Amino acid sequence: MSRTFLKMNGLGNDFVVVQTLTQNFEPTPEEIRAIAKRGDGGIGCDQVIAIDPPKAEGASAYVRFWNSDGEETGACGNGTRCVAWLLMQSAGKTEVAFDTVAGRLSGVAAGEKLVTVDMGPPRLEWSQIPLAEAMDTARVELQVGPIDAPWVHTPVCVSMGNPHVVFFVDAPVSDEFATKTGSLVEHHPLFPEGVNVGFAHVESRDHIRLKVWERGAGLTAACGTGACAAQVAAVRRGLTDRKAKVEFESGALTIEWRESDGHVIMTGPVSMDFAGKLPEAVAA
Ligand SMILES: N[C@@H](CCC[C@H](N)C(=O)O)C(=O)O
Repeated sequence: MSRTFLKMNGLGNDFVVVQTLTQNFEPTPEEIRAIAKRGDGGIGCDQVIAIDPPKAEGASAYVRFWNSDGEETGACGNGTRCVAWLLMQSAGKTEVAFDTVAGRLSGVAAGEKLVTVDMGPPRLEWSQIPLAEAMDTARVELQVGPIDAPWVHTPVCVSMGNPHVVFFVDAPVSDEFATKTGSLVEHHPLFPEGVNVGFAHVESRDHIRLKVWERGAGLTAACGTGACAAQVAAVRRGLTDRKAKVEFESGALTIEWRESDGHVIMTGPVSMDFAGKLPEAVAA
């Protein structure tokens, strides 16, 4: 039996979304890689998302995320907005809650194909990132490049249900720089589970420019949890106010690290690209 998917994206960070209410989907890492491959029979995406039936009361679904390298991950911010939009559309509602391995998330409609999601509180302890050793996560002892003239240094670490390291840079970085530096840091021994690597340039107290080298997916057009992590990191360093625009070359998200409950609130667009059938090789 052939199975269906939806192709969606948030600011160009793109997803193959499989709704598993009526179809089984327990992919191996190899199958995820085949689906995510761009060209050569693959559909092509940064992440694969499965929307499963709920496991707990109060939730509309249980959601799983995989990177294009085949590994499962705990969180995906742009994907969370897409899932929230889909669930709201199918239920004819303007708010929704669903569970992930990293906890409960919720979303509300904020306009035409615009969604606000509550990404929960950031985790800031070194063991929660996780780091390999105890360290102040607001000033991590890490530098990349020559010892006497590092390219980047002393980042902030934040977990949004997935690990992020955020370097503050004097000017927006190029794709080449993000690729070279990000790929070195992604598998640094300080990060036993790998890490998503953000390069944040603070334009003003309410505006950050960001590029993210994603763990397991490489340089993507945008990273929602990366934007949340960059804003939390900037507030921790006293560089921005609680609410800021976090801008990628493909567009912007509004991120607020809410003072009242410490949750991170993200607002941004959702795009539906097309629907299709999974190739037989991965649909068996
Ligand atoms: N693109 C995502 C993040 C996807 C997961 C990440 N690469 C990881 O391994 O943690 C987003 O929008 O947050």
